[in-house]
Amino acid sequence: MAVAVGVGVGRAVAFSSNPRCAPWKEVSSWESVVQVAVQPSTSGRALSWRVECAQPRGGRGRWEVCATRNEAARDQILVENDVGVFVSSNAVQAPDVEIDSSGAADGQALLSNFEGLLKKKSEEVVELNEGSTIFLVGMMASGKSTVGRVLADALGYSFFDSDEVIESYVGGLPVKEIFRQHSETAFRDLETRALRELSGANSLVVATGGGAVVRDGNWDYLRDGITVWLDVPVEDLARRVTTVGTESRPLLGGDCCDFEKAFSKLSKLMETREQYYDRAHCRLSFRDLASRLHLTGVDALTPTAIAVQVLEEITRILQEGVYIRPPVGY
Ligand SMILES: Nc1ncnc2c1ncn2[C@@H]1O[C@H](COP(=O)(O)OP(=O)(O)O)[C@@H](O)[C@H]1O
Ligand SMILES: O=C(O)C1=C[C@@H](OP(=O)(O)O)[C@@H](O)[C@H](O)C1
Repeated sequence: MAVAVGVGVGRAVAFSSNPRCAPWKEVSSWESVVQVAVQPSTSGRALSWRVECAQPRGGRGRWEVCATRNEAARDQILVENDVGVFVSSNAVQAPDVEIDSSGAADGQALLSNFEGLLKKKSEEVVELNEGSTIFLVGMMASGKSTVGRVLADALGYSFFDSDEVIESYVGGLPVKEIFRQHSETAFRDLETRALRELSGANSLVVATGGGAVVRDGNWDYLRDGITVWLDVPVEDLARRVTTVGTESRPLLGGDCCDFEKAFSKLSKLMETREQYYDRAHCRLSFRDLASRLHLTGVDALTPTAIAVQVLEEITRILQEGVYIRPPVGY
């Protein structure tokens, strides 16, 4: 299926060319639909495009091209004066597009625009947020630490990984050793202490441990800040932990590096935990996000793209009053 996104001055209109799909809604800004970089597959003037998205460029209301979903049904894209125009939605042959390589075709420039979006969004959040801490919650390997670092850096907040804080309480003993030499309960008590201490500070981004949400009492601390659930499909989590190994994740059993085993353990954990993650102020569904952006899978979402989306959600939460900052001294 091909999807095209039109351009206009002052607003962007996105629609699907597939009659079986509901038309896309009008969007107030291009940023709502665009998250990843254009990837030209060759360089030079004649380009075969593998266009999966677009980037805002330049001034207000002037937005750049546009999207096709897959290689087999690429749209023809023209680029004129840095403004992309979709031409047709059902071209089966991938056309080589004559393009001015000094213009919109420069993937690196588009990537840096994307970084620019992160900057812009984080400035908005800093302005709105008054320093409330952002707690990322979600399953192990959902990317809380990876995305948390990007977010903290963009916002100018301090980043903390609660597992590292816990380790610092016991002389740097690794999490798996705390589980082994002490117990999971001992680890959970330290986790509660870490959350209590972190919740007393401002302007932090905290990557919580995957199980932190389960203890009711921990929510007294998590609710001091804005909570965001990074909801990654279990098969992607299993793929990630199988790739990096489960050594540091005692709940998966240090010896388990097999996808099927990891998948089964993670699925069971997810079943019991989903209801707790769902208490967060917002849920960022990676599956939905990847599909909205016509990506092949959730791992095509870069940490920067995810961070931008988290910032959009936080803006919404703050503007809609979903999160109200607790009074000082509360
Ligand atoms: N957006 C992403 N795409 C692909 N891999 C990712 C992404 N985010 C994180 N990872 C990988 O997943 C693994 C777990 O990430 P991490 O940030 O440590 O998760 P968590 O803190 O939730 O346990 C790491 O190997 C990391 O490189
Ligand atoms: O899911 C869990 O219960 C755990 C997740 C881990 O953190 P990450 O989510 O950062 O991997 C760590 O706190 C500990 O191994 C327990």
